Amino acid sequence: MATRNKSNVDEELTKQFNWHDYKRLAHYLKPYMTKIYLILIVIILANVAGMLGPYFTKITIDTIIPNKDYRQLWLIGGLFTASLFFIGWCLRYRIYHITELGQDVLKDMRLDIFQHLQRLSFSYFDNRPHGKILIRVVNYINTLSDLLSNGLVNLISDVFNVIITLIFMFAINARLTWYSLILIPVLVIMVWFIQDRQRKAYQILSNKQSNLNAYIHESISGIKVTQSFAREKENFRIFNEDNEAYRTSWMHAVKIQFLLWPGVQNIAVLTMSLIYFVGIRNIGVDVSTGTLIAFIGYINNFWNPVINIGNFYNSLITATAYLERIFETLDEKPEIEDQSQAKNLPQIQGHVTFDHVYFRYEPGKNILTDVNFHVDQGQSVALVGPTGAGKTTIINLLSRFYDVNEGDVKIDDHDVRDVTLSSLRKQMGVMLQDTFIFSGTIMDNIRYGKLDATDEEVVAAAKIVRADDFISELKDGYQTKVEERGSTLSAGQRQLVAFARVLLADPRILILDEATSSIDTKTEELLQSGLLALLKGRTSFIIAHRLSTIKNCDQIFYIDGGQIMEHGTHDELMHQHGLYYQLYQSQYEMLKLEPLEA
Ligand SMILES: Nc1ncnc2c1ncn2[C@@H]1O[C@H](COP(=O)(O)OP(=O)(O)OP(=O)(O)O)[C@@H](O)[C@H]1O
Repeated sequence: MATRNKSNVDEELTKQFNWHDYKRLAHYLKPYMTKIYLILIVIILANVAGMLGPYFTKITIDTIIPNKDYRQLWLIGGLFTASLFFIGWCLRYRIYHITELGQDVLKDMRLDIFQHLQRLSFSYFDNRPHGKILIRVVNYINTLSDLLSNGLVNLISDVFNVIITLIFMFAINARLTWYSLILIPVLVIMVWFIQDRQRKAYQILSNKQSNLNAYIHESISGIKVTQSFAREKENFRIFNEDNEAYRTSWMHAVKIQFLLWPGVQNIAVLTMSLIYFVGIRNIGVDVSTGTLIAFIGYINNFWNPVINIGNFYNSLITATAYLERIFETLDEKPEIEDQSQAKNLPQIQGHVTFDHVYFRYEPGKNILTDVNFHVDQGQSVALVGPTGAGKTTIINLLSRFYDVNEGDVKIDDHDVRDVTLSSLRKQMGVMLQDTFIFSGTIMDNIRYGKLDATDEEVVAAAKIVRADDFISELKDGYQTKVEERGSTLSAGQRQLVAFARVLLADPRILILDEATSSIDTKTEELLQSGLLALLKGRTSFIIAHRLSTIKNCDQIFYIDGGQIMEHGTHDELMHQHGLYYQLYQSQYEMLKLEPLEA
């Protein structure tokens, strides 16, 4: 199980610097190789055209002007102008297509990470704040944008630029060229010195960024609780701390990052001075005036891309901190996966068996201990018992959201671990405690579990569970837009929509966790008849704290401490005068009603 994390706790930095991450990043470029080759050709052509300028200057100074050859001068001027237009076109082509390439790669990465997240098990999401997951899909991937678009454009272009410039330089004067390269080792040592410090600084920065994001996410999700407890000041204080930590780590990271740029600049200036010095001393020996002027042009052509390559390397190191997190998420193995031999679960009838089931979320702490039961096809079962008893855990095992530690969970004699997850879950209708409404229309929300359902089928399902009454009264009826989490609907209305959603999917096994808790007595009465229609012919598991809603179930399990303490029908359990009886009595005492004799 993954390490638990909180918004104010830094994530662990487990990975060593790893070139393999770059290989994986390069792998994302593979589908776009044709585009890359075309861009490369354009870059080479532009670089060659760019080299012509200083060369034209050299010819003009050394030959054309002394010979007063004006025809040649016009020709050179024309060629120079044409080369500038050509370079302009190449630049536009390069920028557009490399930006597109970068965005294509980011889109692919986002798709991969989103698809992977959807496969990860509950335990992954149990163990980390959602804000920390969110930041990986959005922000961290975005940080690569510059690297993959501008960075990559410039890198490819700059490497060619350096090579082509060196060829021209060696062709003109080999001695001056060697002098131009004399300080390169200093540059390499400097990069070496900075890289690890910079990577660590950015890892810390990414952690602080992640903490901040998690806290913002948590604060927005819990804003109603915050305001109702008037806790804004305290939340502001916590946020301020995270914010300050983020700022400090940012400043530390850029301080290291900015060491490189001035360093490279200084080396470039020193080299330039050296060339002037050596060049001027050797004028007339093996250096002509034209050669020296052309050389100074080439030196700029040489150092500008070298500075850019240095900056690219700098961004690469920065991106490493983010890249590691992205690949870490992609490498996270879903704890619950289809086994290699998993078969599709055939159309089920709905028999359910728990055979000596033990389960724990964390090592050493059993949540379920030796749970055994059998439920026949079409039976309704209620799970009742004190809070934290293990009721939700039982139904989570049934849908294989977690795997049992010992024992078996079987549906129609198929062990849930031997069948594919999608074929299993498609035949189950689960309504969890937290009724989730997605942003969209009410129609979309009901259709969520059966995308090909017609409008008529949606309305029919809503009618059965009595959701149609309130939906029809809304201004836009089924087309009424609802926000994420259904904040514009009442809790009862949200549950009715979720009921319709489950009914429409027509599952063989139905799981309703606290499903009726938010519905008022009047709605509850309406719902009971709808619920009966919903349960008809399906095996159903209902977790309810209000016992009035489950009195008619075929079996009632009283769960406590992760074990089934009592089971039977309502009447049988009332006659036992045991735990269920006491719970039932206490509910009526609470309502100040006379206890009903079973
Ligand atoms: N994801 C989790 N990680 C660790 N422990 C968990 C997790 N979910 C639940 N638990 C623990 O497992 C125990 C059983 O929880 P469960 O949700 O099954 O209880 P329940 O009977 O459904 O309670 P309630 O009626 O309050 O919903 C509790 O002690 C709970 O703290």
